[in-house]
Amino acid sequence: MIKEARIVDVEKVAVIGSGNWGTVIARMLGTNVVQQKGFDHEIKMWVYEEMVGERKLTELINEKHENVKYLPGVSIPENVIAVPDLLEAAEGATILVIVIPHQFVNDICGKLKGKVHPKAKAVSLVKGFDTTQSGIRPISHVIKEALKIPVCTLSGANLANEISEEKFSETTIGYKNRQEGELFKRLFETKYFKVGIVDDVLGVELCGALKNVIAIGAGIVDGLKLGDNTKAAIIRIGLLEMKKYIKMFYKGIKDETFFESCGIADVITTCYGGRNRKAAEAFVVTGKSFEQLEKELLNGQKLQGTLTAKEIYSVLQRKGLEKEFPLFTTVYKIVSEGLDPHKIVEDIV
Ligand SMILES: NC(=O)C1=CN([C@@H]2O[C@H](COP(=O)(O)OP(=O)(O)OC[C@H]3O[C@@H](n4cnc5c(N)ncnc54)[C@H](O)[C@@H]3O)[C@@H](O)[C@H]2O)C=CC1
Ligand SMILES: O=C(CO)COP(=O)(O)O
Repeated sequence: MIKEARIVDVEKVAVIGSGNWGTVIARMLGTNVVQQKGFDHEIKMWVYEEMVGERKLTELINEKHENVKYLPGVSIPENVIAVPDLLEAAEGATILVIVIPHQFVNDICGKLKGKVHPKAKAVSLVKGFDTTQSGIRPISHVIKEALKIPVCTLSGANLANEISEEKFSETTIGYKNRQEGELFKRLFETKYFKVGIVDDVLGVELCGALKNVIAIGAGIVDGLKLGDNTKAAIIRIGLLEMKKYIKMFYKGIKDETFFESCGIADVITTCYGGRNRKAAEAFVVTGKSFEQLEKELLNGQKLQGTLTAKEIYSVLQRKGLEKEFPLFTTVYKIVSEGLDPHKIVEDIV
């Protein structure tokens, strides 16, 4: 059991991940570590290396100070250094900001196992679950168990592109140790990115994972052109299922967490402006598979909601709870079993 906050005099930050959100976060932190006391000014950002045309993505980022693939047109401060080697990126870091698609977390944590700084602590920005043979686990548990370090979570109504334009938004950090929550608030907060902190690591994270399933439902409704009242119904029913699921399977979740940015606000923003919504709308309109649409619409970015819908459904099915979660069940069946999209309404009323 880790009790003491692992605060050190000068915190060194590594960002593990460099997708759309990862790059926006690295950009914000690159500015903040210079303005705030107590942080090393250099940030290493781990990049899953790939070729962009003839060039390596890391080389392009370090040369142009722009992530030309995942956040084109937005500059990144020069103190953010793109690194293709995971262990090199994490070396010496006392703060690991983990921001990768959920399906890769287990693998990445396995590679970091036993290799992180003794005072390291993590903050997970990942929205999703890890799948194991016996079920699913929260991502913060995966990180904590593999790396043996304390983990906070950050989640909110945070469409990355809007934040890269410095449009105002809120977010929520879940902490177990308040000092760590406050440290992360100092690290992340800017004039346009307001951080609320709550003593609820799991509540924050799980809202972020489950809202992606609701957003798929909203996208289906958009694809069917059913209008805003129907979408509002999906949002309302989705919120209730999200709360019911989290409270049913996890202890100590606070009711207030659902009213923070990570709760209701993230459901709303993702149901209107997210990638999951967009892909689900296209799924209904075009009849193409989500795999195909991910390739066509997202240029390497990853959908989290379709996988999460499957992961949640596997739990509901195993426990015979499908009827208690009609929206989650119907979304899964439309996405994965060829159920008629119109059932999104018929099966939940
Ligand atoms: N984009 C957004 O607006 C927001 C995203 N999030 C969450 O942040 C997490 C990360 O998402 P983004 O930064 O948006 O990523 P992304 O979806 O934009 O990009 C995918 C990333 O995965 C990397 N990747 C591909 N194959 C890989 C592999 N085998 N191993 C490791 N990495 C691999 C790619 O290089 C790329 O960096 C997700 O859980 C997402 O739900 C949270 C809030 C906002
Ligand atoms: O989590 C998000 C906004 O808070 C982004 O959602 P999408 O992955 O659907 O774009």
